[in-house]
Amino acid sequence: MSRLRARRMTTLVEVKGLTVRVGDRPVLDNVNFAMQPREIVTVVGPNGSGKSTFLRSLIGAVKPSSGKITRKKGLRLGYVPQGLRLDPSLPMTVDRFLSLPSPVPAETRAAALEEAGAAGFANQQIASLSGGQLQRVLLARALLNAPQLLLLDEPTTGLDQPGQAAFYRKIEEVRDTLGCGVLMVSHELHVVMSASDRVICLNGHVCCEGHPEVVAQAEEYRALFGTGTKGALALYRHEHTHHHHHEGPCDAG
Ligand SMILES: Nc1ncnc2c1ncn2[C@@H]1O[C@H](COP(=O)(O)OP(=O)(O)OP(=O)(O)O)[C@@H](O)[C@H]1O
Repeated sequence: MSRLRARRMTTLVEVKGLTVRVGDRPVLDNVNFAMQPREIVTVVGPNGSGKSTFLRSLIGAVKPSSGKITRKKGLRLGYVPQGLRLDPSLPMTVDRFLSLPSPVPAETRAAALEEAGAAGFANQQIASLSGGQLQRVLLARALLNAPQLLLLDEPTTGLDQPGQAAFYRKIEEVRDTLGCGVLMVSHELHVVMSASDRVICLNGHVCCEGHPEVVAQAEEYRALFGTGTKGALALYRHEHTHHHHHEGPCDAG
């Protein structure tokens, strides 16, 4: 078997020429992408640049207007949506939450909580959890079916920097243990960079992508350290000086 063929068979998901229109407006325009097992890929981009739409396309919740998404046969997906809000007045333990909408065996729930670093929260009320604890529980929920591809949409929103760093370390651990691919959206590039194998900058189309170490050579990347969100914005800017109406190929990067 050729090496090329072997690689194709292991690819988790392949996206070719993905275009998603809302009305007449292309939210995603001719996006090409592929993910291999065990890769950690981070998607960055300004607000409204199509990051959530991209993840939702991959799980099949958004239909492509054109282009093709090919998932590995039988691919198991885990998905943590952006800003999931749970009714705080609803009494529900973490353990119960993991069994909705369909029952999940107790050992599977316990293993997922353990994996996500949330083993101690099983009997706590969902409403009583801190932001960081809730994110761990949402991660546990996404791990229930032992996913081969884990998709996380801004999983550390609202966490402080140590909380974010701890969460990303946990994600790396999960990747190492489960051997899954991880695709996440983040604004916290300075924290995520070290955990990512590849960074993709999206603004309707793919502006640039590459190994974080390569990106790290850029002056713009060095500006990220210790500069918080301003640094992340600096990275966007170095590639976003070109015109953005999503038409034609992007020649930056
Ligand atoms: N179902 C929809 N109906 C109308 N507009 C939509 C829909 N889904 C996405 N959009 C629009 O598509 C654009 C991209 O949205 P998306 O949520 O994918 O961006 P994003 O990069 O994830 O943004 P953010 O960083 O703010 O989370 C936005 O302008 C949004 O309003």
